[in-house]
Amino acid sequence: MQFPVEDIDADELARREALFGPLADTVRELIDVTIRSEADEDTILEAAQRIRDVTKRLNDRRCEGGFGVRFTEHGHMMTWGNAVSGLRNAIAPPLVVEQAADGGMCSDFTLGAAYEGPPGLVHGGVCALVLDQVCGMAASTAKPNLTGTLSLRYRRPTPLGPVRARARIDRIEGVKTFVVGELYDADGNVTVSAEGVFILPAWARGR
Ligand SMILES: CCCCCCCCCCCCCCCC(=O)SCCNC(=O)CCNC(=O)[C@H](O)C(C)(C)COP(=O)(O)OP(=O)(O)OC[C@H]1O[C@@H](n2cnc3c(N)ncnc32)[C@H](O)[C@@H]1OP(=O)(O)O
Repeated sequence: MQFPVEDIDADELARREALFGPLADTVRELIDVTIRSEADEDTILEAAQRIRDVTKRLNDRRCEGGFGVRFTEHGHMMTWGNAVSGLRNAIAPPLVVEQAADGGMCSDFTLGAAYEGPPGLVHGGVCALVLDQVCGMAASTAKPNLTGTLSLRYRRPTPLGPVRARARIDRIEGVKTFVVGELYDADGNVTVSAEGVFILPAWARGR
């Protein structure tokens, strides 16, 4: 795994955030309206052509592969392609994950039509995606870990709309960090609970 360092200062970082964040927000709105639009056929055909045109322009210059995990020289981590929290990833809800008072991680976010499984409910795989990220971030506060095992119990359906995710370290045993996490619906009910084992990989030990 490579972690490139970019030679940019805080002003340039802020400029890039202000440039790419709104682009991803706009595409996120586009995804939502692509699912929900009831516009007439001509409007849909014209929209598809315009989107193809602008996609072609954006494709003129791009990086190879994924965005990766990059750092600034001052140690700021840019996980901008991340599927859950990536600033530049329109598929990401995106989650802003913060440290909670109990030392764990917490995030409040909204899951709309793009995350639907059963009618009106969040897809079970999306619940797993979100919990993997938040549990992984809780596990990685001291050192970076990869998910070894993530076990989920779907206790009740998670309605689309406002959702909260929480996670905290339960215990650490050598290279293994055991984490527990939950998703909550808008009424504060636990909908999914998670137990994860996160591991500092052999290749990263001692680095
Ligand atoms: C350094 C990374 C940088 C990351 C960048 C930073 C980004 C910061 C964002 C953070 C937020 C991300 C949150 C998203 C998190 C993901 O999505 S990670 C992606 C999904 N996970 C993967 O792809 C992992 C794939 N698996 C592997 O790479 C390897 O199997 C593992 C899990 C690293 C373990 O391999 P290993 O290091 O060779 O493990 P090994 O030395 O054999 O075993 C060590 C111990 O772990 C146990 N163990 C091994 N495998 C497992 C397992 N699957 N389950 C349970 N226990 C296991 C062993 O039994 C052993 O236990 P003890 O004998 O010590 O009691």
